[in-house]
Amino acid sequence: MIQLKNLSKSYRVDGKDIPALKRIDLNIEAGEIFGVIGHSGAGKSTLIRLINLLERPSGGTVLLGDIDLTTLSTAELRLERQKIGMIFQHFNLLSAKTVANNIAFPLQVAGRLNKTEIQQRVAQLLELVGLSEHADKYPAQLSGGQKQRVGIARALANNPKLLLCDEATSALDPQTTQSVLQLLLEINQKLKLTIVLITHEMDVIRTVCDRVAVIDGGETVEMGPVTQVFLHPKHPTTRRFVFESEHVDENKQFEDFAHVPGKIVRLTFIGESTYKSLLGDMARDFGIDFSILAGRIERIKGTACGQLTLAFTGADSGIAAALARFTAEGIDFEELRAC
Ligand SMILES: Nc1ncnc2c1ncn2[C@@H]1O[C@H](COP(=O)(O)OP(=O)(O)OP(=O)(O)O)[C@@H](O)[C@H]1O
Repeated sequence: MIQLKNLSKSYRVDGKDIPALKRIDLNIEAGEIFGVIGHSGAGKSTLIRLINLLERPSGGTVLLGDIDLTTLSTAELRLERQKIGMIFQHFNLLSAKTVANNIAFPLQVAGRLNKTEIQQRVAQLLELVGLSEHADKYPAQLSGGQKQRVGIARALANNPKLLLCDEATSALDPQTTQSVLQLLLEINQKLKLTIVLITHEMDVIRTVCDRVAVIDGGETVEMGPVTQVFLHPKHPTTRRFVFESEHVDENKQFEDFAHVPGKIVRLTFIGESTYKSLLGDMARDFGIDFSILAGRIERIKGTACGQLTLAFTGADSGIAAALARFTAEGIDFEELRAC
């Protein structure tokens, strides 16, 4: 649905070109929720604003379907932009308009519907985001979560194919964040809407995204399915995001394990295997022992996942046979220390 090819953006500051994004290549599939995560200044906002050309790229192309947005005239771009909705961290609602009129606004600008049709569409959208009772209130009378729901309804008014979310939950408390994320999941499934979101919070990615790109210093440093990136982070920036979200200090953990004897292995379970009772059987069958050093079970976009760090003791041949059984059962393992 969206292809960013060799995309770059520099800002001119004090007569010098300062690069904000370098050689970004991304393909976003129709119907998926794609997350972009990065620390402050990594280039996330620049990236999302390049997708609807709120910022003009310094180089490269932005394809929406097979249309290269960078080649369009202002009028053509205005039409293509109607296929793209956007929501913002600070909601950007019109404070002098009611909820209903905020949502009606993009419909009036598009000029395709008459007054009655607009009223019907607004009522539909209010119901979708659960705000039917708040139609006549003003933004100042709403909570942050309700304001973001208005933002979502407004963004969906013209039936876009794509919704861009610029740190859409960063100003919300954790509970409200979850309810807004659930709404995004619901509209992604109900309306088959493609969603691109940027965030600095791993939890947001873990709750709703199918795939994620990690950006650092204006470059993509890691990209893939969320389960893959989350359970096997490779780049130091990704590792930092994952371990911070788990409240784990990776280096400190290794210091803690220093006095533990045995081969240290981290097992990763995804889906059904998370709940299998393999360890006890394996210890009995191969005459080995294990102690659990660290572990977690969680859900990544509805899929159960687990990781266990174990220290195995016993005969080398028994441990090797146990590891072979993990492979046969489709369970990933990573040897963290040989013995
Ligand atoms: N309009 C601008 N003029 C000059 N430099 C800019 C402009 N916008 C962004 N930058 C610079 O580009 C880089 C990327 O900024 P961007 O806002 O895209 O990062 P970000 O990852 O969204 O950060 P944050 O999470 O803090 O919003 C930063 O170094 C920033 O200072």
